[in-house]
Amino acid sequence: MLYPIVWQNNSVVLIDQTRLPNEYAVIEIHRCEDMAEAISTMIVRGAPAIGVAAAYGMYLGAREIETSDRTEFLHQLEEVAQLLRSTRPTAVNLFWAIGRMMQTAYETLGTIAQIKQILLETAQTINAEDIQTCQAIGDHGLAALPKTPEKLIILTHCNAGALATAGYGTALGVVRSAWREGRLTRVFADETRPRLQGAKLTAWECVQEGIPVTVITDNMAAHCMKQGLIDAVVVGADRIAANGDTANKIGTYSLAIVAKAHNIPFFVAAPISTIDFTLSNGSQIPIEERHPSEIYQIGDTILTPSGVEFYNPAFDVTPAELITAIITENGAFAPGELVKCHTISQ
Ligand SMILES: CSC[C@@H](O)[C@@H](O)C(=O)COP(=O)(O)O
Repeated sequence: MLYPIVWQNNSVVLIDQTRLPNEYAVIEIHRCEDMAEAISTMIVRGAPAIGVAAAYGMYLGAREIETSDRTEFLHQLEEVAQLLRSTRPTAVNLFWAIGRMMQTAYETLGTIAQIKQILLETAQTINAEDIQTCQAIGDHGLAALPKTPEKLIILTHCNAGALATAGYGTALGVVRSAWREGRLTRVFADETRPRLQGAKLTAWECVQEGIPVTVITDNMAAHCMKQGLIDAVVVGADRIAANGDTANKIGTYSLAIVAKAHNIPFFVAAPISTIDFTLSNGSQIPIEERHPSEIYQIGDTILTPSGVEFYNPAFDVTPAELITAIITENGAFAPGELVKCHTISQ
């Protein structure tokens, strides 16, 4: 299996996702500042993956704190947390993982050395749990998919695969489970402008696993649905509000609208850590705006004339009513019934 984040020789080894698919390169991260940089520049990306990365970032920051005074240690650790929180605003897994690490530090009694050790173990636990969570999401998703036709064509957007998690993936976890059980014909991958995570990363992951994949540009989805080429849409999520409104990669909302227009089921696959029960609806989700060069430049080529303005929101919010079900590690839930996800295992 593909593991994009590995703890090895006292550092974090990340697959550099900015170089795929042309080059498979790994990068060693030793300091929390470098982890913050890796998250903001999207060397590591995808909601669960940046949560895991931030957890390790917390440990990397903690191990550099030199004081033996507990209050001072916690104060400096809060500064590390602030640095990591400032990297990307939308994916709540980042804040969830940092919060869990801070809570661990506050709750651990003992020497500073012992707290540091527990922080490393907690980051490793978050890493390992995410892989198991994704496998459960994949299997629950398989059960939630339409029963007919027997073999499905699934359309996905962006990359919610192993690369975007600690391994296996969320939306691509469902795809992986469906492929394993002989329920998948192929994946259609939206290229996902502006950063092309679908064309570059989802396509690469599918090729690695021998899963047949067809890349389309984002504006081809409605046409493909009208032609009867798509049986279900499965996407990931960066933050889900309590009412089921879901923030995911820009373009997800329009995909949900065209899926509804063609009566095609639209699934969101995400761990419970992506649900933000503090927000009642999606209008409260902070949407990251990224640099315009992601729109006007590909490699060294400038695409647009000078003198134009740009707007580059990285995410949009799909209203709950467009979502057939939200697939979590505890089962698939109607968006209006998310509150049951902690208690029910289906
Ligand atoms: C399992 S990843 C789910 C989402 O994080 C994914 O669909 C997505 O939108 C990723 O955005 P990115 O900007 O590439 O980090």
